[in-house]
Amino acid sequence: MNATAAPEKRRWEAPYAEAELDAVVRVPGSKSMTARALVLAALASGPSTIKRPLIARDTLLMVEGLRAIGVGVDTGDDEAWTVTPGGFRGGTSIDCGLAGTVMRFLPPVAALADGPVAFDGDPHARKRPNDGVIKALRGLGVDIEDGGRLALPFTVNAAGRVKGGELEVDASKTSQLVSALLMAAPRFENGLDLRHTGDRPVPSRPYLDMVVQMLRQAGADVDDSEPNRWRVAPGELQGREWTIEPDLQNAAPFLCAALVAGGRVTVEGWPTETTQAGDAIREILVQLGARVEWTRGGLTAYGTAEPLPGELDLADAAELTPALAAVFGVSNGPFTVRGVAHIRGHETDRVSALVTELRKIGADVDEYEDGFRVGSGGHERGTWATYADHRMAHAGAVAGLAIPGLVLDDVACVSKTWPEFAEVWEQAVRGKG
Ligand SMILES: O=C(O)C1=C[C@@H](OP(=O)(O)O)[C@@H](O)[C@H](O)C1
Ligand SMILES: C=C(OP(=O)(O)O)C(=O)O
Repeated sequence: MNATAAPEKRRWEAPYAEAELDAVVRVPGSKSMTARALVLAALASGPSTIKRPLIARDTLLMVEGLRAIGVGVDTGDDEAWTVTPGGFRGGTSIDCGLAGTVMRFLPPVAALADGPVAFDGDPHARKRPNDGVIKALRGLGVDIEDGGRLALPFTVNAAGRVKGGELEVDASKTSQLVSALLMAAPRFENGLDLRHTGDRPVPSRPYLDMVVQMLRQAGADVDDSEPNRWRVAPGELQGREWTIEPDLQNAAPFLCAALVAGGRVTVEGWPTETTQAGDAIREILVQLGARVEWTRGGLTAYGTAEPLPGELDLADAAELTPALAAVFGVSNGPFTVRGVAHIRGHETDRVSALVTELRKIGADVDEYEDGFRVGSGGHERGTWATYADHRMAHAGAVAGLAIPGLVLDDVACVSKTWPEFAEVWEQAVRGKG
């Protein structure tokens, strides 16, 4: 099987939790840290090593994209990838799959190449917002052919250099726009003085802390002392050794499982300090009535009889929405989620998809532009659609803990960030985890 191709669909019956859980789970590396480490390594002046990288469709697409423009990436050792930067080559094309990180992070890098670089992706990737990246690069003087679409497919007609300087963007649809520009900025002739001037705030803000921290670790001079403004000085990035933390977004459905099925779930190696947005799940679980404890092996969540009703603003940790929505969809409620308008532009329109699937299992749900309210949950058996979205599959798995015989129309989409998700989930639920 080609790990960067869109996966063949696979139906899957989510395991029902016959008993309380008692599972210990090891999750693979963070998608976001792996993607940033690869990009920063490619932009650096010397070689880098990436320890415990995430090996999944999104990060392998990033590897292929970098290779296409002439970066050496050795993925022979699953525990440590090595990246050997080189002069970026044009006259090539890059497949973004459905990866937001690839379609946003690589165009500013490709703008430094010596010729055109064409970008395209999965059918739904063409619908994901990418006007921000195209307009920003144009604002920096880069020629882009997009047929007027302001979305994939487009070609970056790179001329080997980007002037940089002052730039205003509207990053309210995706924080990845800011991350993308900041990473390439040290290589712009005048660096970058970037302002977000959109009416709505930048979502998913912890990812900006992550990119600033990683840029500084690579030797960049970044000033983020003013809200909505980032200044990056021109200069060399250093090659270094990156160690990737476990992916806390992918860990979250497992901790949520303890809320639905009761018992306890431990995620190994949970970092005590992190910039990962998924770390927010610890406090959310407590707000919902679960007990969360640090243990020698990691972080353990203990279930509760019924999650406590309440309202959550998930603007900064919006990828937690699907798994939490599934918890709410099989619980008494009421629960409200706000602040997640931007997830309508994720792998699918997640607000609409979640409302549709929760109604199918019999939950009483109201949809808002920026979220939804689950008045009361339901337990009707049927087919849970996943919309080629890994986190919709995670959500279906969570709901299936409480609904015997719930079938996901496709679980293969988990390959985006964790190809082995279904097997690890089955082990956790059936007691071998
Ligand atoms: O920078 C990153 O690595 C990410 C930023 C977030 O994007 P949005 O700001 O579009 O939500 C997040 O949802 C995505 O999965 C990963
Ligand atoms: C929104 C997500 O991904 P992407 O990086 O493709 O935007 C996600 O993983 O939930």
